[in-house]
Amino acid sequence: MIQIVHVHKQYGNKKAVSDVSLTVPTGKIFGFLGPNGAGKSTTIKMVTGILPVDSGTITVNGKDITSDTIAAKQEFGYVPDSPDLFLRLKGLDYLHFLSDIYGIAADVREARIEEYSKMFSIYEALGDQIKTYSHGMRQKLFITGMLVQQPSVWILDEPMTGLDPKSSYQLKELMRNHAANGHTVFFSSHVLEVVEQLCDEVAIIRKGELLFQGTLTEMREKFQSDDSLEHIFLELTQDA
Ligand SMILES: Nc1ncnc2c1ncn2[C@@H]1O[C@H](COP(=O)(O)OP(=O)(O)OP(=O)(O)O)[C@@H](O)[C@H]1O
Repeated sequence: MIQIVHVHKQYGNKKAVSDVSLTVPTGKIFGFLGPNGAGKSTTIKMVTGILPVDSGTITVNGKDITSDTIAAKQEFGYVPDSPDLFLRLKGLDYLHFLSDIYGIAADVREARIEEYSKMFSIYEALGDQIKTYSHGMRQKLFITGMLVQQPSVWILDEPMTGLDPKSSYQLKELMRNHAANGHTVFFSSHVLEVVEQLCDEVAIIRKGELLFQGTLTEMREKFQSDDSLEHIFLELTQDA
């Protein structure tokens, strides 16, 4: 479970996230939806401890990301929207580095690395430096890393954007299984269709403010009766 309580974030004078509170329950796939520049990545970066909150609190499985950072970080895996990190490392080195950090035993990691890198068709590229990878391959490497780590909470920022259809399908299946096994999946998207296919619950953000949190059925009902949501629905549908 992720709990975000009255969180604010500003870049200079610009408010990026304004008093956002939301709860991502265990055992669900939760979609964080909003047009470009809405504040999705900023929120996710605060949840993962990459950016400090200006005010408010965030806990992951009850561990506070600000005051109990290491314990909170043990609870989740993160796939960033721009996976342009560790570029000098070879793919395999990155996966071992991550496995070392999370204390994954040698035989377990070997088996997981093979299974998931083959599933996402990057097995053959693991001996190459990440800087030679395409955007989609980098994304698949980070997804593989999360699967090797096997954390309870998955946090993914725009995970489908660079993926080919087969990988996108595989990831969606894995997300469904993870939630069905009683874990938490939190992902952002600016594509309504992806969220509609996958999610049990959604939150919608625009201009840093949360407009809605609830089930897909509640979202559709509200779209028909709320001007601001109808407007955002149009923006999101045009993006799809
Ligand atoms: N490092 C930064 N410095 C200044 N402003 C920023 C910075 N990062 C984001 N912003 C601004 O904060 C707002 C929220 O951006 P954010 O990246 O969180 O949106 P997003 O919903 O993830 O968008 P997208 O779907 O385009 O990735 C935007 O207006 C953006 O221009």
